[in-house]
Amino acid sequence: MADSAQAQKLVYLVTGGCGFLGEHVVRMLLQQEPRLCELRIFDLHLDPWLEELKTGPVQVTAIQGDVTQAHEVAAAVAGAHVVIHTAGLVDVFGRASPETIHEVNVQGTQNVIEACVQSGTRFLVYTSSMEVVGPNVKGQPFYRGNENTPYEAAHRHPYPCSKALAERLVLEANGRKVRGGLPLVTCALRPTGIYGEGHQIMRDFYHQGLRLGGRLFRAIPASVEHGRVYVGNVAWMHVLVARELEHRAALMGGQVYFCYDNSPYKSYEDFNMEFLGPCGLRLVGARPLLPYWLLVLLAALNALLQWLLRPLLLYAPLLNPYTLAVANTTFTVSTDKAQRHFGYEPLFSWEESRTRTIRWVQAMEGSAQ
Ligand SMILES: NC(=O)c1ccc[n+]([C@@H]2O[C@H](COP(=O)([O-])OP(=O)(O)OC[C@H]3O[C@@H](n4cnc5c(N)ncnc54)[C@H](O)[C@@H]3O)[C@@H](O)[C@H]2O)c1
Ligand SMILES: CC(C)CCC[C@@H](C)[C@H]1CC[C@H]2[C@@H]3[C@H](O)C=C4C[C@@H](O)CC[C@]4(C)[C@H]3CC[C@]12C
Repeated sequence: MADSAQAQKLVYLVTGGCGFLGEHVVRMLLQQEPRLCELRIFDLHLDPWLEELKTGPVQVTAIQGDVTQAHEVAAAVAGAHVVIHTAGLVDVFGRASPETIHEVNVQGTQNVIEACVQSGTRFLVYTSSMEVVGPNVKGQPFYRGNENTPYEAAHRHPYPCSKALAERLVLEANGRKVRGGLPLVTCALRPTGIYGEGHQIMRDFYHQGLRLGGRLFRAIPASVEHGRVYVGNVAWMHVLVARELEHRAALMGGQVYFCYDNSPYKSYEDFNMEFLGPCGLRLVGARPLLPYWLLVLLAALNALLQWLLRPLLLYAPLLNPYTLAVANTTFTVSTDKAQRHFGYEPLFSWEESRTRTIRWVQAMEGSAQ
């Protein structure tokens, strides 16, 4: 792929390239991959910012398409050297049906794999999730674990189930012969909770805080650690993996890597306050204001209301039994596998990640500052 005749001639495809993570991967590739000659961005919805990318030296091709449509995926993959598959339905709030989540996340991934095999594309990077491992339905803590830490990965919710199935498909496809006879090389990246510019849930918490007069109310004990990773570092990891898969196929093929950086270990809410605090919000309470049993009851009530109201309207609040369980169970990673296997070091320090995220929150309309 990288011999001198082909230098500067790589074609990359990013599925979900208009999403929160996808946009950062796209921009990172344009900045950090000098061998790129064409970048294809495949997404259900194309965003206007793509236009500004079309004036640079790399050919940027925007493709409006659906990963559940095998023929659309095949057309987008044809002739690509590397596919970074980030497209997915990220829904833990009950907005989409379990069938739709499965179709997009599992069938969509199968379509990407088949398209690679049929078109002779040899390198496939899949954006998996920490949710493939946990937190599990038993709420067992995963405390600073790594890729080899034993943990009972038992899921019921459609989103983690779909990510686990899709990840398995990707890993099992490693070594399959693609058109031309060479083996497919795949690997999966498992981000923990991603934060940074463009993070919708951070936006939601910010606006909720503004509505509540600049306050948020603690719901989860400060002692519950939740793994977070900066979007720029997750994007950088994707770019590095895509680049190194060719050179280290025997080592990296079929492997999984947690995405990590130097973001501090904190509870979900305390971590959010690292950005929302400097933007004028305050987290009220050193301990949760409501007892846990009441939160469980409210979450169950929300689930019931969602079910009752479904024929009339979509009721999908942040709090439900699943999100409560995820937020209330320690899940953090501590690993150096990506450093050992492909030389990953975070591109952005914690201070830089924090500053960039704060600037983004501050730039939002209606800043409390
Ligand atoms: N956000 C997180 O904290 C997080 C953590 C771990 C893993 N992930 C994974 O990272 C990936 C990206 O997540 P995100 O947070 O950027 O979500 P996102 O919703 O912002 O981006 C997903 C993108 O996929 C596109 N997409 C959805 N259905 C599609 C379809 N049928 N065909 C084509 N494109 C489709 C969407 O339009 C969107 O642009 C997902 O695979 C997700 O599972 C996210
Ligand atoms: C109890 C409530 C007040 C707090 C609700 C917060 C809740 C919406 C948050 C907490 C943890 C978040 C998840 C976590 O960061 C990791 C992921 C993995 C990723 O693949 C998809 C998103 C997801 C599930 C986050 C969703 C929002 C959660 C549950």
